[in-house]
Amino acid sequence: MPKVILAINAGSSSVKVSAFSYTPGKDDPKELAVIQIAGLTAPPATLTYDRGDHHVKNQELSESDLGTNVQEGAYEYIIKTLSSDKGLTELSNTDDIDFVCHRVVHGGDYDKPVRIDKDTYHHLETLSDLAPLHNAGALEIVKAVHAKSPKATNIAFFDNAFHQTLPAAARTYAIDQEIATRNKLRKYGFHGLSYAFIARAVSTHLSKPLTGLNIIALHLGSGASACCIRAGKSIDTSMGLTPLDGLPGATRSGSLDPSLIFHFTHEAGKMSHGSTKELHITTAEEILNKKSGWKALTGTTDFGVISQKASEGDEKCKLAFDIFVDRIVDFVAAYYVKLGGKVDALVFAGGIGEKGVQLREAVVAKVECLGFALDEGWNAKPGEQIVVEIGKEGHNHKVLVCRTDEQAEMARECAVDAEELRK
Ligand SMILES: Nc1ncnc2c1ncn2[C@@H]1O[C@H](COP(=O)(O)OP(=O)(O)O)[C@@H](O)[C@H]1O
Ligand SMILES: CC(=O)OP(=O)(O)O
Ligand SMILES: [Mg+2]
Repeated sequence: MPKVILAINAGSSSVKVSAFSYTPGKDDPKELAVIQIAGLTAPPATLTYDRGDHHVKNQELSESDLGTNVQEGAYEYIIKTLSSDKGLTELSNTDDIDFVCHRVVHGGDYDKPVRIDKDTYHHLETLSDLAPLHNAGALEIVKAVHAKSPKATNIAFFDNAFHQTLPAAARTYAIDQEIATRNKLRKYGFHGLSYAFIARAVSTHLSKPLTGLNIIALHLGSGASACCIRAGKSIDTSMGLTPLDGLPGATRSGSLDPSLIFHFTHEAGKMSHGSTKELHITTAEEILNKKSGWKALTGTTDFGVISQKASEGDEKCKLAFDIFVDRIVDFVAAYYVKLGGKVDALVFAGGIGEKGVQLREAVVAKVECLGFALDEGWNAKPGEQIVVEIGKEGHNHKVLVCRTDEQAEMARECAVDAEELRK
């Protein structure tokens, strides 16, 4: 009998849920439906739903549809839509759900997925402050699932697990090592479910074993990061102790001189008004995570709008666009050197990586000296497949777009280890 896996991805600006059917011991889970509510930081939020030949695209939702805790509200709205869809009989009784996979951004020292019981739940709660835009929302969703589908087994999949292979030099900060060890202050890195999916998909596309695959992967969404993958494993990534480090994002500053915040405000160390019982954040963290990035520079968090306005000459948007290109290129160059120039492909993924035609064009133009070049036609209209070539033929290194799928990655890992995870 096929069983149902629900995979939930609570991002900083979206909640994405995919439903799969799987037969234990058989092939990869089969996708039944994908639903997402996007634009949580740029209202109105929109609903997109695909199930077979039934499609809803960017249907606007009102604020009252989602309530005050938007990630949990989005999940409730999604589950209501799925369970009332007459064409999705597999989900008409939520008791039929076997596994629910949850993307949990910060998993601390966890290096593989775990079943969520009381102890793991409380441990994950203690990590919420290290992923202020993510963990608390994901845990609210775990609670909601537990209340609605008490028979389902909840599994947490961690965004930092893929980066457990970071060498010490990349992982370690140059600070007092006693304190670093005691307080677990190191680079964790995130977007790992996406990078695991990308590495596997590109290895299949290039017919090259994962163990021989060297790529520079860019996951560019509301949160953005770069990853240097050697022989299929992460050897460096741009996010750090928290998802704030590295590239700027929708509301995040990305890397800056750590002293800056003390010149920005005298309140840096005080608890922010945005702190709650579940989430303790300082004013500094509030400013750098929630009040910076594209929002601070341009007033919008939508990089599609920023790219369009930049091309029409809007100065603020042009500056935001140029900053992003500048920071991305820094990582591509650094990772190119870390791979000793032996690079199979530069891969664009995430909402901006997959849809941002101008952004890809601007980034690749700046790294042309390293042997990357775009085919303008393919870049403007990449095909529908999971991995698409957009590089110019005859150049040293490939340029690819990968339609990454964190939910599919969780469902696949879940099906492979189902019996182990159920214990
Ligand atoms: N046409 C487009 N060009 C560039 N960026 C786009 C376009 N359409 C959507 N985006 C961006 O994709 C981002 C969402 O990416 P996604 O990876 O889905 O986010 P999340 O971090 O919530 O998972 C949004 O910030 C939006 O600005
Ligand atoms: C880790 C992270 O920033 O995730 P997202 O881009 O989904 O917000
Ligand atoms: Mg995301």
